[in-house]
Amino acid sequence: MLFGVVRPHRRAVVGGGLLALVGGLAGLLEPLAAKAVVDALGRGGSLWGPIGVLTLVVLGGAVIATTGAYLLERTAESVVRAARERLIGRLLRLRVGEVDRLKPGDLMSRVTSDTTLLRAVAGQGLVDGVNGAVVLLGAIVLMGFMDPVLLGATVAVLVVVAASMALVLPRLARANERAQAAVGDMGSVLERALGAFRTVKASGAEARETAAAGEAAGRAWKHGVERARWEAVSGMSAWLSVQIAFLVVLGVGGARVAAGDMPVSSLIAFLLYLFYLTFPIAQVAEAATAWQAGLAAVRRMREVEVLPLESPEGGVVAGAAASVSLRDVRFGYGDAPVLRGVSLEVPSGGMTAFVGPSGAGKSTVFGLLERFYEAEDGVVAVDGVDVRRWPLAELRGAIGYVEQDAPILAGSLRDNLRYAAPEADDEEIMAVLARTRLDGLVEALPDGLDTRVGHRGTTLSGGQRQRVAIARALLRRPRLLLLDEATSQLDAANEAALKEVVDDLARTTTVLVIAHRLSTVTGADRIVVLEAGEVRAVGSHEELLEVDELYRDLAAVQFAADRNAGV
Ligand SMILES: Nc1ncnc2c1ncn2[C@@H]1O[C@H](COP(=O)(O)OP(=O)(O)OP(=O)(O)O)[C@@H](O)[C@H]1O
Repeated sequence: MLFGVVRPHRRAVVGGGLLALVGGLAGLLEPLAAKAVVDALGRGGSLWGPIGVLTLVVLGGAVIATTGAYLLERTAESVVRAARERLIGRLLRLRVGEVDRLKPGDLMSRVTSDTTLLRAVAGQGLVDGVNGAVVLLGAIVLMGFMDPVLLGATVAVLVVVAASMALVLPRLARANERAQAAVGDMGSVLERALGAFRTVKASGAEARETAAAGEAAGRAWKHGVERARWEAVSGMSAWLSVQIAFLVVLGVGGARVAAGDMPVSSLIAFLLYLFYLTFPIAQVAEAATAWQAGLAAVRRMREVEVLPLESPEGGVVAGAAASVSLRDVRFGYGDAPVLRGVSLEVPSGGMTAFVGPSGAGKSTVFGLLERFYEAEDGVVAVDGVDVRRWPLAELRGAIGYVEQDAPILAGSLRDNLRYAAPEADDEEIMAVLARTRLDGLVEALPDGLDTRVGHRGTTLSGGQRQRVAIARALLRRPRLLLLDEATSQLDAANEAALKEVVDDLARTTTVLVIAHRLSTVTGADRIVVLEAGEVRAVGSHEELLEVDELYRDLAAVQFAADRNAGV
């Protein structure tokens, strides 16, 4: 998995690694060049040559080593970027159902925080690990030539230490993974609290949310400390291994020298080699711990990468009003059924209203039409074609969808209106604004269409937000318009105006409206009464008043409420 992340950059890694190596070797030449300068001084000969060589070696070595280090760090950044881009590319293509399940704050931390751990894996970490391992092996081979018995003693010590490292490393990986998971939890808590900022304040929940985020930060700390502990153990065992090997070699070698089995010079050389091993062993141990962190990150990123994606095929195709049909559609978000065999025919054009008690499944029908979710059984068809057969982008391109919460994205009002139709010009925008009775608002705003609307549409009222959402959907020239509770937040005058707009639209487009306020849909071509995931009745307002008891009740409650409110 880890090498898969680095593989596309292997050339830069090898190139950077070689440069770093050459730079290091140049360091070995420096004493020789310095010696040449001193010799030349002693001989009284010309100094230009040796000083030139020394300068070349020092400067050349520095430049080469620096270039190598830069290349490696650059590669590490590229690895991080590639991982981020891959994750970002997937995030917005995830299915709605998957994102329902996951926590956005945690998903974000995987893109922003986990990916940074890859930096240590790629680039310098990788090269240090490989270089350290090569030097280690080379030194061991040379030591073998010098004295196989002492090498045996050394290797025995190293094997014990390697075994203890093998025990430590998985724990290190686990601590890393838990620390990262805690960072993800912290993101989730903060995302939740910032997403409902006013509710948090109105509920006096600042201290509780702060404590919850603090608790996650505490867990991140705890696992971070655990990681530090295992890192200390792994560093210490690397250091200890050399010390123990040193003592063992001194003991065994001393005895062999005393017995006359080996010359003292060999023992000294062997000990020097052993000393020389300290650095590569530390390098390998450090690289191994960095890889554990990288591995934890890759695992968490992988969890996102294996989630199923939507395919973005198709484009917006203009056309006439669409027809809709549902045949015995069954669906549930979890085990509990939400739609229990809904059948419905909506011809092209006209207005169809959905009414029924809260939780009856009205919004769910819209979710299936947009293919945010797929029916478990039965067929949802637009223009007579099963939505599963439609190229997804084409299907969604044909539909204008106004959500219940009508979200506004931070940016200018113009950007918000053009969100679903980026190519719309100001003339089209103004025409749609006039239809949704927003033209007066835009004129009153200091910067007109360029006015910035904040995060979640602050600076706009609830009713304005909803009309902006409707205008946004209309700019797309939908063949099928889905309005979810679109009129619930409008005042009486605006509601009447919007009713006109919707009636007007229904002449050229198929309009489906979910309405709690029956007054807005009494003129609908057909009203579908949904109850507990089933279609109870379909008909006009007058027909339903006569035949359907639930509808009669809904109407009675609604109109009584309106009378009391003086509407
Ligand atoms: N994303 C979701 N995940 C899980 N359950 C959901 C989800 N959305 C809705 N439900 C459940 O499905 C059922 C139907 O919800 P739906 O939103 O379709 O009802 P509705 O008729 O539109 O209600 P309302 O009029 O209150 O908006 C409810 O019981 C709800 O709890």
